Amino acid sequence: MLDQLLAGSLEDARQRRSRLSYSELEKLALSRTPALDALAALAPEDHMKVIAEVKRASPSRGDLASIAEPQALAAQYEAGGASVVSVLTEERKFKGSLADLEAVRKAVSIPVLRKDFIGEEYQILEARAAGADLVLLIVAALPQDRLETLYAMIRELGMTPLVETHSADEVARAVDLGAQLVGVNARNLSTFELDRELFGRVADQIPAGVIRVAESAVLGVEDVQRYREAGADAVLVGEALVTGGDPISTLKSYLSV
Ligand SMILES: O=P(O)(O)OC[C@@H](O)[C@@H](O)c1c[nH]c2ccccc12
Repeated sequence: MLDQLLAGSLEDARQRRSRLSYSELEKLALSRTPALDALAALAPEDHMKVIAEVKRASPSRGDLASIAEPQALAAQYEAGGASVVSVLTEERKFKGSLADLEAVRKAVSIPVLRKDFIGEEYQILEARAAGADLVLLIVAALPQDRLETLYAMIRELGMTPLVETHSADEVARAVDLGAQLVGVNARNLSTFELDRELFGRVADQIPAGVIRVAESAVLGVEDVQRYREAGADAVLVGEALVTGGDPISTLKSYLSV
């Protein structure tokens, strides 16, 4: 399934590239105001930090929320104390878009993450051109040499890679890249199964000084507590925030952990 998601995102990017060339996009990307410092925003503190996600749907959960105005939701996330806003830009299964990211960028002053299935340089330029400050890189999706190339490009554009892992082996590969921001996704992107204990099992493999993000499987404050006890500096939360009805108070409760 991960392979299909990546193939779909690459095909959609190829379509866009037939309308806007690599060099034209590069000019746009380089003309943006510099990316915000996401590592500073996520620097560990004495409470949990939250990456709050704009998420309409997912292949495992189906439709979650229609989110007609992603910018309004993102403004609530900022008001609730989120450190970063994550915007799903995958169109086919997550019903997101780069337009969502651009709208969110205009509405908030905290860093914004492009969450998609990234496999090519063109997609990284797109992220920067749309105003992204961080880009997700999924270790399981790519061979190490491609990860190295894309990781370096994200850094060169002044952005921060969030390197996503699903096992101790993948954490080792993320560390080899020099990742300063490592995510552990409880949801396996091939089987879609949740493994709530995964973060706790692999957190020790992430070196001191690297920011540890627990991704997925937060449905309530007790899940945030569990991740905190296991050593998470931040949690990435989608479903609970888009379906809960009151994202500001939900966020405040998570930030008290
Ligand atoms: O909605 P949840 O269970 O709170 O999960 C958020 C986030 O972790 C999830 O959307 C995610 C993590 N990694 C991804 C990679 C691609 C797409 C989506 C994701």
